[in-house]
Amino acid sequence: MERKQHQNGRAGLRALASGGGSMCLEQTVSGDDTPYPYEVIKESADFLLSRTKLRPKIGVICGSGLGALAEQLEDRDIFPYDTIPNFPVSTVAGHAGRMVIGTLDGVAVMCMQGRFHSYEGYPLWKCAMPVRVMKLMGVDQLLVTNAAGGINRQFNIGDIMIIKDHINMQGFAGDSPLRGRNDERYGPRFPAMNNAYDRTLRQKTLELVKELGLQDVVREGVYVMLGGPTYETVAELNLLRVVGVDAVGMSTVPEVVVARHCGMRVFAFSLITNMCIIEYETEAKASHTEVIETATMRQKDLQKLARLIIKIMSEDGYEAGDE
Ligand SMILES: O=P(O)(O)O[C@H]1O[C@H](CO)[C@@H](O)[C@H]1O
Ligand code: HPA
Repeated sequence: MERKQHQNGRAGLRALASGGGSMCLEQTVSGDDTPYPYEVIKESADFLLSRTKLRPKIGVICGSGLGALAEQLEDRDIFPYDTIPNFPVSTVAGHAGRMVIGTLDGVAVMCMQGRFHSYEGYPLWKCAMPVRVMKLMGVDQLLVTNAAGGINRQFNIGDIMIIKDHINMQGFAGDSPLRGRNDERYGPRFPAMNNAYDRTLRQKTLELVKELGLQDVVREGVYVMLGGPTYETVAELNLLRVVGVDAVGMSTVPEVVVARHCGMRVFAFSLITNMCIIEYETEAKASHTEVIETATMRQKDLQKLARLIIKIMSEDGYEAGDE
C-alpha cells in the first residue's frame, strides 16, 4: 500500500552548508570542495527517520532507467529529493529523484530512485552523500545498480554484469569522494579497496541465478567510471580494453568508495544497455535513448535479480565490521 509522498521538507542546514550560516561550522563547509560535516548528514538522516516507521538495513541505488524496482516496494514512504534537507536533486532522464522507503518481500529497504553524477555539476562527495545518510540511518548493506556500455566483446546488450572490481579513473587524477579532512566516525583515512564487492554475495548470487533462469545472461567483470557526459571515443575504448575493463559508465564508484569507507557490505551490477562502438567506419552512435530503452526492456529480470540479492543480504544479516 502506498502511504504518503512527503512534500514539506525544510532547507535545514542547507544554507549553513552552502556558506550562508553564522556559526563556526560555516568556515568548514563553505564550498563544494568540502564534504558536509557529520551534523549536516545527520540532519538528513534524522529527517527521514522521523517520517518513516521502517528501519531499513539494506540500501539500493537505482541506475538509469532502473528505478522501477522502487515501484515494487510495499507500504512505501516517498521523499522527493528536493524535500530532504541538504539533498542534491536529480537532473538526468531516467532518474526520478526520490528516496523510497518500503518493504520488499517483507524486508525493509531504502531505495534511491535516481542518483547524482559528477557531470551534473556535483563534486564526487556530493554524488555519494546519500550513502552516508543511509549509514546514519542504520543501513549496512548496499546494492548498487547502473547502466553501462559493454566493452568486453563476449557481452551482449541486455546482459547483466556482476561487478567484481572497479577502476577509479578519477582517483588516478587525484579526485575522490573522500578528498578532504577524514571523519573517523565513518572510517579510516586510508581505506582498503580490494574485495570492495563482497565475495560471498557474488558467489551466492552466481550459484542462485540458475533458479531465476538468468545463468546465460549474468556475467562478472570490471567496471570503470569516467566523468562523462560524453560517451567514449574509439581510442578511449581501445585504451580501456587494454587495461582490462569490461563495462564503462559514469557513476557507482564514488558511492562504493564511500560505502566501503564506512564499513558497508556492497554488491553491484551493471545492465549492459549498449555495446560500445569500437569501429571508426560506422554511422552508429551511443545514445541515452538506447540506454533507457534497454533498461526498460530488461526491467523484469533486473527486479528478479535485485529481489534475490536482497533476500541473500537479509538472510546473511551483516553488520559493519563483520568481515
Ligand atoms: O550510471 P547510471 O546512473 O545508471 O547512468 C548511466 O547512463 C548515463 C548515460 O547514458 C550515465 O549517467 C551513465 O552513468
Ligand atoms: N558509456 C558510458 N556510460 C554509459 C554507457 C556507455 O556506453 N552506457 C550507459 N552508460
